[in-house]
Amino acid sequence: MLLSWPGYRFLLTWQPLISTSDKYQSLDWKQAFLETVLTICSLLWRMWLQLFYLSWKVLGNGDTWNGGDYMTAPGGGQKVNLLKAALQNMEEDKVVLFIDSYDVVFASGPKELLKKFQQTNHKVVFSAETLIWPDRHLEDKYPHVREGKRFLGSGGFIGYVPNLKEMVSDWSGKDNDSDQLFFTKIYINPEKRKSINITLDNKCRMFQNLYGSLDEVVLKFEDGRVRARNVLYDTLPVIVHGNGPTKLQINYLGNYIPKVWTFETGCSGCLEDLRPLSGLKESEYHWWFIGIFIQQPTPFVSVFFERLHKTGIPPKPTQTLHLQPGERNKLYNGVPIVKFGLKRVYCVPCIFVPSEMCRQDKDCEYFFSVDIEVVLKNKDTLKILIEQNEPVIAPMITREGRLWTNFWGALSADGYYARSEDYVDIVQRRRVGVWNVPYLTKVYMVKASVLREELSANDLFSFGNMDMDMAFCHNVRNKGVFMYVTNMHTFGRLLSTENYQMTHLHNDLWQIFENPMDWEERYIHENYTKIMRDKLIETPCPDVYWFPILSVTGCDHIVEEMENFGQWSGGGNTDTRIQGGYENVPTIDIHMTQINYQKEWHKILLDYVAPITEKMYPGYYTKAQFELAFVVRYKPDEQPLLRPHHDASTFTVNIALNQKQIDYQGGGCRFLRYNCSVEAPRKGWALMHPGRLTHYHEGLRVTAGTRYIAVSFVDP
Ligand SMILES: O=C(O)CCC(=O)C(=O)O
Ligand SMILES: [Fe+2]
Repeated sequence: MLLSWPGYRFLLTWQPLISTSDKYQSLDWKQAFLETVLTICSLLWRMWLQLFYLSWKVLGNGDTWNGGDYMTAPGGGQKVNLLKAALQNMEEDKVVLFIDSYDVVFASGPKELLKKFQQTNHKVVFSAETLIWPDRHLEDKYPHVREGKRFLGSGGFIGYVPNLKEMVSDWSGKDNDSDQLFFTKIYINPEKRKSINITLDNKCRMFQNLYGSLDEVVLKFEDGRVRARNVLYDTLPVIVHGNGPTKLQINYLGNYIPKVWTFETGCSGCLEDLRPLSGLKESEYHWWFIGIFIQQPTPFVSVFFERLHKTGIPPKPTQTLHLQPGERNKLYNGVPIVKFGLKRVYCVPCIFVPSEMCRQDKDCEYFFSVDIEVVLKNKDTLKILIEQNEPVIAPMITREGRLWTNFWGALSADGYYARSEDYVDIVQRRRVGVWNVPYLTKVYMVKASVLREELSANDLFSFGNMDMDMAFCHNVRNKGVFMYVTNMHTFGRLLSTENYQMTHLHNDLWQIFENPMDWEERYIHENYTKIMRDKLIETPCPDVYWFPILSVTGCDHIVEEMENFGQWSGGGNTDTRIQGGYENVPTIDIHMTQINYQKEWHKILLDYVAPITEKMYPGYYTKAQFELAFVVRYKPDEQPLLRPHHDASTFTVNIALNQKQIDYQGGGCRFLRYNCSVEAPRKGWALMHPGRLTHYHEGLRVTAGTRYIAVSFVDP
C-alpha cells in the first residue's frame, strides 16, 4: 500500500551526504510523512566500519501498527519484536543504527555519527531524554551524570550486532508493551548495563530528542548547510527526533536541516518533486472545486469576482450571497456548474458544499478554498499551487503594511497564534521557499485525496467551537498531514474588513484609509502613475494643466453617490466663490461634506493631487487643505453655465466626472484673460489652475445632457 516508504526516503537522504552531490531530498521526506499513516516506521542502518557503505532496512513496512499511541500511553513493543527478528539475519561485525523515521531528521551523515559512536567507547549508545518516561518511580535507579540528560530514550540507538542481540534476547513482550520501559530496565540494571556495555548520549552529540528540550535547540546556519545546535551542551546532534508532542518543531527544523533552505542556496528542495502542468493533454487536465466563503461584509467584492475571472476562474456575481454559517446548505442543489476552458469549477460562496462535492466526485483532484477578503493578484496561483504537489498548500498573502498573513509560523501551547523565529523573514520574503507550517487560513488548496482518505466531513469543519479554518488545520495536523505555505512568488494581499460601513451606495469609495491599495486600483486612473513620471500635459491656456486622476468607476461612483443623495442646491451664501466676496456665484451642487466624504477627499487631494501640484508650480508645497469641494451638475434646463468669476482658492482642481459627446454637449471651462478654453476634458481627468487674479474664468453652456464636475478649492 505504501509506495514511498520513509525508510526509502531516508536512504536518499543519507547516501548523498557521503557522496559528492550532497543533496537532501526534503520533499520526499515530507511526502513520506503524508503517505505514512498509523504504521510503524522504524529504520535499520547497517554500516561497514570505516567504509562509507551502508545498507538499510525498513521494519514493519506494510504491517499494521499495534504499538499503541505514544501520545497517551506507553507502547512501541512492536518495534522490539521487529528488531529482534531482523537482528537474527545480521552479520556479527556490523554496527546498527535503529531509529524511528517519520519524525526524524538527519542533520549529518554516517561518517560523523560513527566517529562519535566510537568516541564513546561503548558498544551500545541510546539517545537521552530530559523527561523520565514511562515510569518515573525508577528515577533513583538511573545512574547519575555530572552533566547532561539522565534518562533513556528508545527512539534512537546505535550499537554492535552482538550487543544488540544480547540486549533484546530477553524480550518476550507484546506489540503494545513499552519498548522504552524494557530498554530502561536493562539500562538501570548495573550488571546488564555493563555486560552489554550500554551508555547514553547524555549531551546530544548524536541524538537530540526534542521533547522537554525545545529551548536547547536552535538552528545553526553553516556554510551551505544547516544543523541543529544544542545550546545547553554546545553540541551538534546528528539525528533530531521530534518525539512526543514536538511534531511541529521537527517540521520547523525540517524546513531547514540539513540543506532544505540555506542562506547560500535558498530553498533547494522547493523545485523538486514538482508536478508540472505544461504539456498536459486535455484528458489530463485537473479538476477542482472552489469554495468562496463570505463571512462578513467585505469591501471590493465585485472586484474579487472580476479578478477571479481573470485568474481563470469564472465569475458568478449572482452567487455572491452573504451566507451565514447556518445557511450553508441552502445552495446545495442550486450550485452552478460552470465550464471554463477545460476546467470545471463549482463556484459557490460557501466552503462546505464544494469541499463535500469534491470529496464525492471522483474527478475532483483539488479543493481550493478562498475567503472573499483575499486579493489574489497572481493569475497563475492555482497552477503554481498544483505544481508544488503538496497535500495542503497556501499561497502566502499579507496584509498591506502589517505582518498579518494567512499562516502561522508556530502554535502557542493552547493552540493559538505564536510567532516563529523566521516568521518576519518569511512574511517579508527575505527567506523564500515552501514552508511546513502548523496553521493556514483564508486561502489554501487541498488535494482531494486528503479530503477523501484522511478527513471525514465532520473532521473538516468542526472541532468544538473552533472556526472552520481552525478546525480544518487542527484535524489535518492530527492526521499527520503536512501543510505548507509558499512565498516563492508573490500572490496578493489580505483586505481589511474592519471599519467597513455599509451605509452608502458605493461603500468602497470610503476605503481609502482602510485598504489604500485596493482603493487605488479601483478608483485611481490607470495612467496616473505614468503621468507622474512623465512631463505634465499643458493645455492651450497658460498655467493650466491637466492629468488623469480618477478611474471611470471612480467617476461613476461619485456621480451615483451624489445623485443618490439627491439634495442638489443652488448654494447661496455658503457657496461663495470669492472669500469675503463681492461676487457670489453659486452652483447647483452637492458638497463632499454633505455625503460625509471630506476626510476621504482630503486624502485624495493630499496623496494624488499635491504631488502633481508640486511638479506644476515648483517651490509651492500644498497641504491640500480645502474650504470647498463639491460636485457641480450642469443641465440645460437647470443650471446650464457658470458666469465669469474667481475661485476662493490658491488653485482649483476641476475633475471631469463624465464625457463630452457621450453624456452631454457643450460645456467646458474658459479663461477670459487668455481668451482660451478647455472644452473637452476627458472623463476622470483633472484640470488644475490658479484660483485668483490671473485666472478669471467661466463654465461654458451645456446644451444637452448632464455634465458633472468635481471641483476643489485648495488653499493653501
Ligand atoms: O464648468 C467648469 O468647468 C468651471 C467650474 C467652475 O469654475 C467652478 O465651479 O468654480
Ligand atoms: Fe471656478
